[in-house]
Amino acid sequence: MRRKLAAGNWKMNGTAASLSEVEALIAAHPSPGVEILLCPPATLVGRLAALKGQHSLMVGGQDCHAKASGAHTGDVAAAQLADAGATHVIVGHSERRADHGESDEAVADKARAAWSAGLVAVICLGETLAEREAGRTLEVVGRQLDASVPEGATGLNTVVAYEPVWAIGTGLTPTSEQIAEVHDFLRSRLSARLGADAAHVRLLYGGSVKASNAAEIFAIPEVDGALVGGASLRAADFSPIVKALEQAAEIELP
Ligand SMILES: O=C[C@H](O)COP(=O)(O)O
Repeated sequence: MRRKLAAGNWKMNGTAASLSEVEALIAAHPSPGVEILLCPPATLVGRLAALKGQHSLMVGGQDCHAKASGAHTGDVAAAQLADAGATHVIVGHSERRADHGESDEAVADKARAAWSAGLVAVICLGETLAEREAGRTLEVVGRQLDASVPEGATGLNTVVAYEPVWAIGTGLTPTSEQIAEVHDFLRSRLSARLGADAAHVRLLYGGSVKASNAAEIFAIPEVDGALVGGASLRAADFSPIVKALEQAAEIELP
């Protein structure tokens, strides 16, 4: 069975003062029934890792360079994130694909770099509104999956996050049927490529997940959790999402 994962992406938000939200989250979930991952800005990775101590909460970066080290001003290497206490790194988020022109191939290189440093790569993909309205959603996410997820992906080194670009930070979400269609498609496509390993790769949904819609989204069979942006910044918003995922996990238990 795939363990459920509640992941938070703080994006370019948060300072040391925000660590009180992590303390509150830990206090609300001393022994969580699902995995919790927080991806703060790189400036806070080390401090968050130190703060969490022995708690099961995991810490991740939001991006890494494809190279292990070198003259790349402003970038961060996967090994540096690992050194700071990260276990995961998001790669291929649509904001990086748009803001930094990252191609599927560049994302795959970053995923390989993450693996080399011992990190789990959280590989993001998703269609734009224009692509959905043109009926190209499955074509687009299929291409992104094939080209962004390298050979060698397993449930231990890779998480895939389906994030429709038009749902990110907009308050809009696809219908449950639309999410199910894409997740079922991604699972089949992964199986065709990876064989048995595909069954262990977790598929997260991301895009305007909040307390009010989390339970409905987590009831979709191939949804193994969420990658949450805005609602992960405050414990009061993120904790109910974690609780909804814990309830979904309990329902799935045999
Ligand atoms: O990585 C997170 C996603 O971009 C979702 O962001 P959001 O929950 O603010 O819509």
